[in-house]
Amino acid sequence: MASRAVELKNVGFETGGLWLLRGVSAEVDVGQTVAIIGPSGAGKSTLISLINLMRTPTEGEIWVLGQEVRAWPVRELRQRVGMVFQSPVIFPGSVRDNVLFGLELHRRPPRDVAELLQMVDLPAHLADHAAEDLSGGQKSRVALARTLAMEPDILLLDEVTAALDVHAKREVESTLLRLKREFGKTMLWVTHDLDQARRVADEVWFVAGGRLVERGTPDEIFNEPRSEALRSFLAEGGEVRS
Ligand SMILES: Nc1ncnc2c1ncn2[C@@H]1O[C@H](COP(=O)(O)OP(=O)(O)OP(=O)(O)O)[C@@H](O)[C@H]1O
Repeated sequence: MASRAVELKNVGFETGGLWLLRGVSAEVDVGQTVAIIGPSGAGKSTLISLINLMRTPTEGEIWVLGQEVRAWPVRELRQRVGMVFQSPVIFPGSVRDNVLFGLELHRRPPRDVAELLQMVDLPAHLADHAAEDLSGGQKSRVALARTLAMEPDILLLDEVTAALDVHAKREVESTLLRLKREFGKTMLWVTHDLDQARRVADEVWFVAGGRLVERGTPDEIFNEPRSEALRSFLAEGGEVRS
């Protein structure tokens, strides 16, 4: 397998005459966790949505597992690159139905639900419960299990713990870190929670105004910010707008 999971080469995205991202170049190694931080409206979600072609880059190239995104058959790309959102998408039906939904959609054989639930630290007996009755943290895990059922190499995580209380947040976080440790998943993890970014990331990207302004280890980003933009973002506790 390529040692680079993702490589962005001068990537830009324009819509309605507006450049939401411009000149983004960076790479993510296989098994690495990158936390993406930055003001609201900076372009963080836009950036990760380009990696599985939810949006198509206007300029530049994005290489995923050794192949440019537009050269991948989209279905296959989305199997290799899973995405999980802040509000878990839960369908009416059992936890089992919800976990197996992606496999059915892709006409792939069902997998052992108990095993998938175990991967996200949920007890097997929940398989027959109505998914809509679960707690927020449990729903997040069900959505994650649905994504993991596709055996993605790369996970795009968009504010996955933002809607959770402190306890559930830490639990989902530790589940994700275990997936990284045990299965070597590569993660691009958008978060507004700077402490979380410190805890989970091998590398942190600071995005502001549609640019990748700085990248570095958590220590470099949080203790030795180089740009004025990052310094003021950190001084405001990560709450400023782009
Ligand atoms: N289809 C679109 N057309 C025009 N503007 C858009 C479109 N999609 C997003 N935007 C704008 O692009 C900017 C970047 O959005 P994006 O969601 O990527 O930011 P973000 O950094 O993830 O923000 P947040 O942290 O608030 O989720 C925002 O100002 C948003 O309003």
